[in-house]
Amino acid sequence: AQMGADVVLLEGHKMGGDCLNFGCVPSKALIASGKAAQSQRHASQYGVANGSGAADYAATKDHVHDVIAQIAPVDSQERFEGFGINVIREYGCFISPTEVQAGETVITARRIVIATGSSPLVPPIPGLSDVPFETNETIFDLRDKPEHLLIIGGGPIGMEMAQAHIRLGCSVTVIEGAQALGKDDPELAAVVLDSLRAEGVMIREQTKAAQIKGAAGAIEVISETGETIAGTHLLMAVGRKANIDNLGLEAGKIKAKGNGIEVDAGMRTSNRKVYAIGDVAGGLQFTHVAGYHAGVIIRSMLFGLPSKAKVSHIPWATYTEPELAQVGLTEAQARKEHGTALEVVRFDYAHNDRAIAERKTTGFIKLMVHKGRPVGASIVGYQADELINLWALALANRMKMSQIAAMVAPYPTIGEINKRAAGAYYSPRLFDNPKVKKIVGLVQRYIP
Ligand SMILES: Cc1cc2nc3c(=O)[nH]c(=O)nc-3n(C[C@H](O)[C@H](O)[C@H](O)COP(=O)(O)OP(=O)(O)OC[C@H]3O[C@@H](n4cnc5c(N)ncnc54)[C@H](O)[C@@H]3O)c2cc1C
Ligand SMILES: NC(=O)c1ccc[n+]([C@@H]2O[C@H](COP(=O)([O-])OP(=O)(O)OC[C@H]3O[C@@H](n4cnc5c(N)ncnc54)[C@H](O)[C@@H]3O)[C@@H](O)[C@H]2O)c1
Repeated sequence: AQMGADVVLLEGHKMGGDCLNFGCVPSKALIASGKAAQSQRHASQYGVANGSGAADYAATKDHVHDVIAQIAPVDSQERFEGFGINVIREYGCFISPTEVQAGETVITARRIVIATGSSPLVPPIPGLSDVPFETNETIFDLRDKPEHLLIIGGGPIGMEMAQAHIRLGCSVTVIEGAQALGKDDPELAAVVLDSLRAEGVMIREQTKAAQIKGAAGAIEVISETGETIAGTHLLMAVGRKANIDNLGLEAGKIKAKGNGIEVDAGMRTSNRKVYAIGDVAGGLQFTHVAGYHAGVIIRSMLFGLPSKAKVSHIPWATYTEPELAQVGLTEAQARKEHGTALEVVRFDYAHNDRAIAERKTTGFIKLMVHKGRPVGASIVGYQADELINLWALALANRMKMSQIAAMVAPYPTIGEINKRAAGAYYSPRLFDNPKVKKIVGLVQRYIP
């Protein structure tokens, strides 16, 4: 709209979508409550008396909703109408390849974008439909503190919510069918899982939930091997389902595929006039990916320029403490792709002076380097989510390690970890190299 296109925006539920209302924003706000409680309990390491860290669970939810309210104006109907967009608060449904019905209105458009997102996946586990359970759509409204929260699913939702809840005074058990945080490098994921276990979260891996029994306040999850795990509340966090039901995909001549809508590299569907972006496109499901997709299709929709979405430079982070972040290839992926030509360099937080001062020395960075360029970065530790930004820049622009090493970072910052990791790539080349020693020897002898 700001570039002069005529735009109609349909929203059937809340403006701002999942991220603002049921996802990123409330989860990060609740994590902040957990952090505040935890830092009280561990203040004595800084010479400050420990506090109880007692949390008022209902008040943490007030905080969550206040944070949502502060951000909401950015995504509001009024703001978008201010850009000249016709905002219709209805669900849309294709009635032909070029027409969408929203309530009483039928809209004909040259280009249509499907950005309907995803919903919590509720698998057909026997008994689940007979017990009360939470999802990301309800947990942020729950005001009575769960005494013992069972979480099925050890992905980012499960682990972020597990740590927030244990810090707010709940008992927490995570039931994970395979490996927790299984999309990340297992060596780094293990650091997060160890920290969560040390805080008291019970994490049961290789434990698939096969049956659920009980009633409000007394829930039992029975594993495939017949083991019973009991708690008072249940949170389902086993992945997402693309929002494609009731979209009239058939009438729109749009093909679905796997968990989403089939798209080509330019995010176009089988109907060339229609694009699908964000979670509904079934790829990486992050807000920054949805935003990136939007940029990709604006180029082709408004300017008619060729445009392709890539994934190799997309970072992600899990906001546990310590945080876990990734961009590009993991070590296992990079070894598969580059074999013996791959170099892996590491640097530990324990050698960063700021991390020592803040008592946040758990963690490390691992860089995957091929022919002098980073092809992947994995970081676990304090502010890993912030540190990954530099590597996201490096990968997006195919930068060389020498360009990172040329950067001067202020001392003492956590960010020096990035520079030191780049330095670790050059150290053996400089310090263990007989040629370098010979040249320095000659220069020392002959230069006055
Ligand atoms: C608990 C949780 C925490 C998360 N944390 C993070 C995080 O920290 N960082 C991160 O990057 N990602 C995070 N995510 C993922 C992130 O929320 C999603 O990737 C992101 O919201 C996807 O954006 P989207 O625009 O594709 O869809 P959505 O944000 O889901 O928006 C889709 C919108 O379309 C509307 N809609 C659906 N069908 C129709 C229809 N037929 N007509 C009209 N409107 C319709 C919906 O009501 C919704 O408002 C988290 C997700 C969850 C659940
Ligand atoms: N920090 C972030 O950016 C962030 C935070 C939360 C969510 N998200 C997004 O939301 C998506 C969904 O998150 P999620 O954690 O729900 O999904 P996920 O797919 O990442 O993890 C779900 C986990 O549930 C397990 N599981 C499935 N069925 C099971 C069963 N019957 N018993 C036990 N375990 C079972 C799976 O093995 C998997 O590890 C993420 O992939 C991510 O894209 C991002």
